[in-house]
Amino acid sequence: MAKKVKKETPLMKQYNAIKAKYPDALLLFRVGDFYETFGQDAVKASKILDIILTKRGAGSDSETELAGFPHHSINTYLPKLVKAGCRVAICDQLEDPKQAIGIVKRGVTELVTPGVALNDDILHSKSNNFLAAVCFGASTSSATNKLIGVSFLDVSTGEFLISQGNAEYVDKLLQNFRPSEVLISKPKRNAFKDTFGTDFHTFYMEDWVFQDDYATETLLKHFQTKSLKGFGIEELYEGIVASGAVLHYLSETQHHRLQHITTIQRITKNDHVWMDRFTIRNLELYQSYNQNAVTLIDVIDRTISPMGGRLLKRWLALPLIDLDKINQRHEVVQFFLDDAVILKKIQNQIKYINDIERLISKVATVKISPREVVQLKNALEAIVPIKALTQKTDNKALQHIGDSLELCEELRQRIKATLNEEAPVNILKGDTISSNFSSELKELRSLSTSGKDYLDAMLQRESEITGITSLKIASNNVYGYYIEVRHSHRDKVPEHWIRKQTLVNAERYITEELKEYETKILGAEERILAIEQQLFSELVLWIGQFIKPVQKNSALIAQLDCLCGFAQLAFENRYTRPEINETFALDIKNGRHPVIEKQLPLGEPYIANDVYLDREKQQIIMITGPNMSGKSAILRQTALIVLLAQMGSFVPAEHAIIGLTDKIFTRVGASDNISMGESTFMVEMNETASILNNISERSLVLLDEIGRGTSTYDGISIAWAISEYLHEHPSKPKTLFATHYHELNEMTETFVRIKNFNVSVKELKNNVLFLRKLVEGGSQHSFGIHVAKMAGMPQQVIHRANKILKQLEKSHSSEELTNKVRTLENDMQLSFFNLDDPLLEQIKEEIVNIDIDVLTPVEALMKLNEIKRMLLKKKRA
Ligand SMILES: Nc1ncnc2c1ncn2[C@@H]1O[C@H](COP(=O)(O)OP(=O)(O)OP(=O)(O)O)[C@@H](O)[C@H]1O
Repeated sequence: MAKKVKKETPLMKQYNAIKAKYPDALLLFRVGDFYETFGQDAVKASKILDIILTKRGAGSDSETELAGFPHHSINTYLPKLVKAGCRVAICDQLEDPKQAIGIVKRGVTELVTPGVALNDDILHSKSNNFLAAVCFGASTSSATNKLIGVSFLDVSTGEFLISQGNAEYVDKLLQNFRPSEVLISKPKRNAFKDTFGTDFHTFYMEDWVFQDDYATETLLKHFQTKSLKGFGIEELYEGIVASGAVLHYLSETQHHRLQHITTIQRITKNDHVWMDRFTIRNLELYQSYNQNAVTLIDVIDRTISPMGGRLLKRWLALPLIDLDKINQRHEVVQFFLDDAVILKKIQNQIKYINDIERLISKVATVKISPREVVQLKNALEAIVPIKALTQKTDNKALQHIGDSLELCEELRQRIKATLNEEAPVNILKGDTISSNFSSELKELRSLSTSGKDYLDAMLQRESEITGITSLKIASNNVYGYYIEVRHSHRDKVPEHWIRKQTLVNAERYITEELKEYETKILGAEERILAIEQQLFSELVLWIGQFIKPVQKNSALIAQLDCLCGFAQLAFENRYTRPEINETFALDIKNGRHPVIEKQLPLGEPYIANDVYLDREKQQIIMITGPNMSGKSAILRQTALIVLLAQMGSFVPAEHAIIGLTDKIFTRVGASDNISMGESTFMVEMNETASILNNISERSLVLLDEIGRGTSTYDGISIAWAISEYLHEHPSKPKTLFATHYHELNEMTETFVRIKNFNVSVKELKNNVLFLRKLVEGGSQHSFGIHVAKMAGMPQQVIHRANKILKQLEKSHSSEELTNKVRTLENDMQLSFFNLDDPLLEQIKEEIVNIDIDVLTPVEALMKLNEIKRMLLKKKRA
């Protein structure tokens, strides 16, 4: 049977043609007063928006699903669609339907995607909304060492960033900047997934967009420069390709007004403390494992302005390693702590400075409302006293901020002169432009307000002429202005009045005079609106020339806000000024965990602890202690104190002297980690391996229960081997190693810079009291059973476990274990000298063939394990 050809209505034909251009977007199709969605888009939209799904042309050949909402609700529904991860193409009517011949012309006016959003309901005030692009470069020395370019752009603020590096570095940046959308060239789809995982919202573009000459051209055209030298990025080939792709995507999504993207900033790898993705997550800087738990940023954010909030996140992502810059921030914080009055005065002004960075971007994109322009002016006015206050101080950094702040006098004056202070959000509401600004406007307005007097006079006159006392003049949408006469006076109505409507009790008439009056008033109102719109758009266009100075002010206020916030944080929580120097030692006296100390039940004090590490005497600390005793807290607080100090904040400690730290690594043993599908142990080993390959003299390494993802002896061996490696490594990185394997305490006998500490507990009869104090010395045995008891495990289980533990301890004393390790060493040493046995020949072969230069630590461990197994097999045989 021949297939029926579906008959398309002209509207659906138009719809299908537009939809075909945006196949991967949800198309909002404007029909009259509604935005409609059709077919699969309608099914999706109805689910996300919880709106009714109906059928169009039910029963006919062209039956299709339909769901829509009134056009004025776009700001309610659009954010929901975008937050649900949709790309939304907004298709509007491009001509006045009344004047259209045939079907109304329609076209997509904006493509809103998660990474390209300007709508306040989609954006978070204290977070950036980044669009990113990643470009995989040609391979350099090895496959794992490929250069990858990355670029981030927040179209709502105009910030545009560029960088490039190896996969690990780009991964760290992606973790820090957490883009809402990542652009990748189609052929690199799998490469991206394999390298960076599947957590990102990705969009795949044609490969030709990712070509360096096209990208360079796009950037040069945007910035209207001859080269990229001025930005200091010209040699970042992969980065440039990524940045070009980002700009290309903006034009593809119909974002053409981009003059607020005034520069591109390079993120330089060596200017900031390095933290990889595991560290960022383990330290719970922005996100915690438990969705609702408090994070570091929650605790330390005392900023007032949205720009300040966003900058604080940036500072946390990129702590400094430049001593002078760090000290400068500390100086300012100290200054504010010493002078609470000036701190309050400045903060009081910052309260009036709203999001000038996003406001000025809205000027560029012509999306700013009259009320927002007034807000911009008020914000700039608050900057005037801040400039004066900071310039007057004797603090150099503050003076510099004060000197750099732009007064924008002309801009403020012009806005003040043009707009009414109470200007509305929507210009159509009227009363936007000040009457003093335009004499025409003033006249027209007085005409429309004098109208009431005119009508009153007319009413009085007509009452007198007709002798009707209850006359009323009013207006409605149908008949315009009319005179209303109650039926009782009907006979007194003059001949020349024209009857328009009869009600139950009254009749409504119009007169020549009323009609004339109406035309005049309506004409005036229309004209007022037209003048207001024209003057307002002229104003917005004119403000465009102030984008750079306002952006500069925004950046300076953000800095000031962060520094004031640090002072307040320090004041509220007794943080002290850390001393940062060029040594390699870390000396923290009575340090606290900034987040946990805020979370403890009322009245329960946080027990502060000392931590000392250096590269000479105390490079590695083995911290033993039962579960829940506070080992992880000590590890994390040490890292957080260093981080806070180097981002410019004071720290939760009585005293801290910190040798500049350039890298912080933390690793948590498998059972603390969220399983990633892969063998968790393998994951743990891979993660640890990447530390061992990257350590430097200034690194701080925190290992939490590494090795517990496997059987006890494997775990101990691996923990032992890793510690040994760190100890023997020429960089001698400062390390804290938390473990419940008390067997590792034996290491101090062999390795001079390893020291044993434990988190003290008081053993009561059948219980443990956590003292949470870090004290010198190792632990004798594990305490897991006590914790099980506290957790409410049944008596029999506890009893039985105690018995088993005693037996095990008898049969595997730690001395025995150490002996075992030593015997193994001796065995191996012996065997290297007596290579006459065929097995040993084989082992010799294995070892000789190992290429130490390319061997990763994990591979080394595995090789060792293989050899050990061969030997044990032989022994058993
Ligand atoms: N110094 C401290 N003062 C007060 N309470 C603390 C302190 N350290 C830790 N705690 C409390 O003890 C809890 C457990 O601490 P933590 O997770 O550091 O223990 P742990 O020894 O690492 O345990 P596990 O081995 O199970 O990971 C914390 O959540 C906190 O509530």
